Amino acid sequence: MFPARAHCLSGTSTPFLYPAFFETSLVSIARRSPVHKRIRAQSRCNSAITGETAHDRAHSSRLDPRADDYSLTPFADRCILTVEAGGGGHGCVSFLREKYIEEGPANGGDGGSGGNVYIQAVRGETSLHKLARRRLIKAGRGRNGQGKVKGGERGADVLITVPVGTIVREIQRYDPIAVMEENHRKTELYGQEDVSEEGKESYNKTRWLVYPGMIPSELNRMTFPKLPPPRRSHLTALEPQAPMWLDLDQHMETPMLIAAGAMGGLGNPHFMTPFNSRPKMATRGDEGLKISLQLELKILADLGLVGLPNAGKSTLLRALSNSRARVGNWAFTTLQPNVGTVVLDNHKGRPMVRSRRRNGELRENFTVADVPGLIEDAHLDKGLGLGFLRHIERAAVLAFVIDLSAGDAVAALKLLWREVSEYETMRGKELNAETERRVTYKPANSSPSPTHDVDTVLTPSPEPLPFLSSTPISSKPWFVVATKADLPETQTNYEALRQYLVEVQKGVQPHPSNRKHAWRRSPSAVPVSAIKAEGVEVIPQLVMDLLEE
Ligand SMILES: Nc1nc2c(ncn2[C@@H]2O[C@H](COP(=O)(O)OP(=O)(O)OP(=O)(O)O)[C@@H](O)[C@H]2O)c(=O)[nH]1
Ligand SMILES: [Mg+2]
Repeated sequence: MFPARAHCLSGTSTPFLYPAFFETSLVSIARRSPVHKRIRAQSRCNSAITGETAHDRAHSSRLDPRADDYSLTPFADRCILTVEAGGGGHGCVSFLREKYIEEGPANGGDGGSGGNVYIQAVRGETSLHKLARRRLIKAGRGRNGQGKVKGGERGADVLITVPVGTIVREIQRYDPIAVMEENHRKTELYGQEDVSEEGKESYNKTRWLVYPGMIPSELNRMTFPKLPPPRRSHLTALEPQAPMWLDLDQHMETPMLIAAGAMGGLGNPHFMTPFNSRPKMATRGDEGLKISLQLELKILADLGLVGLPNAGKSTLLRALSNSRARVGNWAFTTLQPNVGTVVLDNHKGRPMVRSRRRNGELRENFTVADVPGLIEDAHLDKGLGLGFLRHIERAAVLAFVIDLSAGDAVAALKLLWREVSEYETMRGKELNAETERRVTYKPANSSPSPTHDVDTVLTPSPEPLPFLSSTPISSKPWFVVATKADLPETQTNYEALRQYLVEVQKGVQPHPSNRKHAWRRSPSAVPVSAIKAEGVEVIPQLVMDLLEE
């Protein structure tokens, strides 16, 4: 993947990063070309900004990589999606044509039913970015019926795969069959509106399909039978109840149906009567059900790394997992969350750490989310803002990453907790407002009552629903990763931090969040040097223990 490019104008703080392979491929081209000279100048400029020297470049490693040695994985934890079940194929108007049979009977086939939309939560997926890009997911339309009583083929089904821990909420729905049922019911109650003066039912263009060679005068004279009642696929019974609210918190072996395809139209043999053996009409296929959904990841990762900018969170993620998160000696190197997976297996036939999930499954790995750094007043949307505090809220266990070489570690921990705690207060207020709103929230229902008006169209960009509520951050288990312990004079700072945590545990000191029911059972501090991968090996066991709390 290409690193982000930004032009390096004198005085700008954004580094210009050149793709490494681009540089090497240019070696074979004329080295003295003006283009090449410009590239070298830009590369020098880049190194000057990042403070990188030729020596650094020669000695870069996986944990202390060059500024341009990283991979950016696209990520989204929320998306709005419209799913559309496939429409039905049209019925066919056709007649038997054979030698010596002048006017053969009707033999048009029925239209095929539309494709279904399924959803499945699978392990291994960590982000919703692929769905966020698609916006509309549509199942295939059924094929039209054909002559010789050939039914149309079914439309293709679609399967939406989402990460385990996704919540699916319905924002809006348009159910064309509900509209038709409503109209049909009115007709049954008050009689047909479209009946002409002579008592004939008139031609409803949206429902009927007529013989292609028919001239308008013939169409005017034609008598249409009573429209058949709207039909729903038998699969509709498997759809979740509307409005949909699915909590997909387990790996699913089989997909779940969320929108069944519409029924195909009826071929002309259905309209044969003793008086009309050659009906020249068939019905059109039904429109598919449309639903606007909001997908949101409830739990982003098992462990969330919280820290000030440049504390060493991304380096720690690299040391713990195979991640290639971007590392740089400047604030806000990380601009979007990176989720890494820590494999709890040393490939020697025995897991390094034994732990079971709540459902009894043996844990083979756990996920770590490295989010952009927090700064003072982050809860007021300063720095990279609230979006990342939201990610912290979604982790099961928190690791506060504190740079031992950057001044008082206890003060840094208190600052981080203050931001997190302010955010928690703000979320509490937001959730109260949401509860009030939910009482008045009335999404369109798939089975409307006679007095209930059915929405006939979906808004192109519906209002997103409020974020999901989650466990209060201060009640989550946490620990501190005291990093950069390899640097000189960090010993005393670590000792003070350790002492402080012992006092917090004993209740001598208040919890850094100043909240009453905050978690304080066993907050510990792990000294590590992420850059040398020293001390990090104890973290998986610690996380496993805290996950079981
Ligand atoms: N000496 C030493 N340096 C480290 C250690 N961990 C990280 N660093 C350096 O600290 C700098 C910042 O590291 P990052 O991992 O990018 O920090 P970050 O917390 O992800 O920064 P942001 O993404 O900007 O919030 C880099 O130059 C790292 O090489 C460590 O254990 N020891
Ligand atoms: Mg980072």
